[in-house]
Amino acid sequence: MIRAEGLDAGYGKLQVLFGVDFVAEPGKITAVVGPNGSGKSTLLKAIAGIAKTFSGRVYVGGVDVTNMPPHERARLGLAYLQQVKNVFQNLTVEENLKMAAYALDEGKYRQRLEEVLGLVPIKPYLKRRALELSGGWRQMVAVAMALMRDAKFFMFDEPTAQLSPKFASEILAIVKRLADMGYTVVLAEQNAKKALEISNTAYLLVSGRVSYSGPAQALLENRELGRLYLGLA
Ligand SMILES: Nc1ncnc2c1ncn2[C@@H]1O[C@H](COP(=O)(O)OP(=O)(O)OP(=O)(O)O)[C@@H](O)[C@H]1O
Repeated sequence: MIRAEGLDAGYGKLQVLFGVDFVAEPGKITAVVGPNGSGKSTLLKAIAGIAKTFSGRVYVGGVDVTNMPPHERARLGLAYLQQVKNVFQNLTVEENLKMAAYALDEGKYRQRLEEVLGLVPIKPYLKRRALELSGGWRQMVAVAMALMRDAKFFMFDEPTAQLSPKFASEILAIVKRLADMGYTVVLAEQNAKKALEISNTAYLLVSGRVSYSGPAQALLENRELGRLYLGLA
């Protein structure tokens, strides 16, 4: 589970989030939606330790991580996946996966690799350099890397932005599979409809404050909030 309580967060002196209470449960997809600049990425970044927390607390798997640097949060199994800078561009896909699993011995690495390749269809690309891949495939490699290092809490920051509809569906299918496997999944998306359709729970952020939290389906059916903030007819 990921939990934030009374989170005030931002960058430098700029406060972006105001008193955000947030819970993402294992085995579920929790959507974070809202207009441009409402603080969706900042919420994920504050949980990951990349944005600054002014006050409030953040817990990952029951551990208070509020004062932990990002790499220690990652060691607890937290993965923050964004589309830029998500892989080592000059390495092959396989080298990327090896880097992610550096702590495993050869036998365990092979075993984990087979499991991960069963989940993320990147086997044909193992020998290719990451920079030769399209954004969608790189996103898949980033997911595979998180799985290689045994992540259990996945936060996706606009995973389908700039992807073709076909690729977007494939990425969202993997997002769904991770939740079905019992992992905690947070999905921040500009495309609210797509995100809400596959999510269990939803948070609507408006100007850095939670304007709705509850079942994703109910937000999808809320005509007023949908029209005002999500571009839904
Ligand atoms: N690194 C940063 N330094 C300073 N301000 C930032 C930084 N990143 C984001 N901001 C500001 O924080 C506010 C919220 O941005 P954020 O990226 O969290 O919104 P968002 O809801 O994810 O929007 P979008 O859908 O456009 O990505 C914006 O006003 C933005 O300009």
